[in-house]
Amino acid sequence: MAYRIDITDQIMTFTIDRPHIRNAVNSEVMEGLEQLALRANHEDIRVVVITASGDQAFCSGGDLSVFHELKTEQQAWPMLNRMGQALYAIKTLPVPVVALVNGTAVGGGCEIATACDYRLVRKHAKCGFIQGTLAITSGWGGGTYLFEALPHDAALKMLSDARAYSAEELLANGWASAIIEEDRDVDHFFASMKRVLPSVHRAYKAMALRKWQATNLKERVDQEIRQCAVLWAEPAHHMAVDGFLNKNKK
Ligand SMILES: CC[C@@H](C(=O)O)C(=O)SCCNC(=O)CCNC(=O)[C@H](O)C(C)(C)COP(=O)(O)OP(=O)(O)OC[C@H]1O[C@@H](n2cnc3c(N)ncnc32)[C@H](O)[C@@H]1OP(=O)(O)O
Repeated sequence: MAYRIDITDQIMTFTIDRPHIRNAVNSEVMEGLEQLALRANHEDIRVVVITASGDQAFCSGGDLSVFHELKTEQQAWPMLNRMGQALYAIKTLPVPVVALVNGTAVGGGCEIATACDYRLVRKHAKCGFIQGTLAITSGWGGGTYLFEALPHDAALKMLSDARAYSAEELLANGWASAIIEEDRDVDHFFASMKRVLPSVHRAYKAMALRKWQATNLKERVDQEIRQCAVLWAEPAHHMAVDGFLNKNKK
């Protein structure tokens, strides 16, 4: 199984479990995220946590060994759109969603974390929207969510830099909600919030949902997905992915 869903003390935790490939997203992980969104909408939970196995990577984005088979805009769009819809469903859950970023998060991995309400980042983790180095943009809605989460200049800079930032940089630009050095730092982050009733947390999340509805968040995500599919079909993208996949074959 490429993922796990566990519930403890009304906390629903989703764990990507492909550490050998740096927790890259394949269609099974996508199915898991769809399941997560469905269950979290209907079950009696207080919070959702998204994390991954091991301490090397949170997620290295789409599994390029699989998705590199998609060559045209028409082939790429269904994959991008499926994941984009799953992440939108997670972003708009009625409860707070936390990314526990246990290691590197790049490309689509950074998009998953950006779709969450909070990002708790392990001190050693490096995270970035490196899609520019593959001659594409973010394509799962994460770029749109970044402009919601960060001041305009910080969001545009992070997307345009196309490099992995250190945890200190991520705290400084506002992407990281907190840096986690030891497990008790997670408890510390939630200590005050735990004293507040789940109904109050849901009510605050509903305020955010009303804002996103009023500002056509869904439509903007759909446009991001379309734009990425167009760039995906360009030779520059396919050459860059060839370069990554063949890096050890020289
Ligand atoms: C598809 C949607 C799009 C989006 O909308 O955003 C994307 O997500 S595009 C994908 C963007 N991601 C990448 O380009 C990341 C590629 N990976 C890396 O840069 C590095 O692997 C890493 C994440 C920085 C980790 O580096 P390191 O710890 O040195 O590990 P390795 O590089 O040796 O990786 C181990 C192993 O895993 C394979 N791998 C890693 N990431 C992917 C991936 N995204 N897809 C497929 N395979 C991946 C890597 O090739 C190694 O394999 P082996 O050499 O066979 O051991």
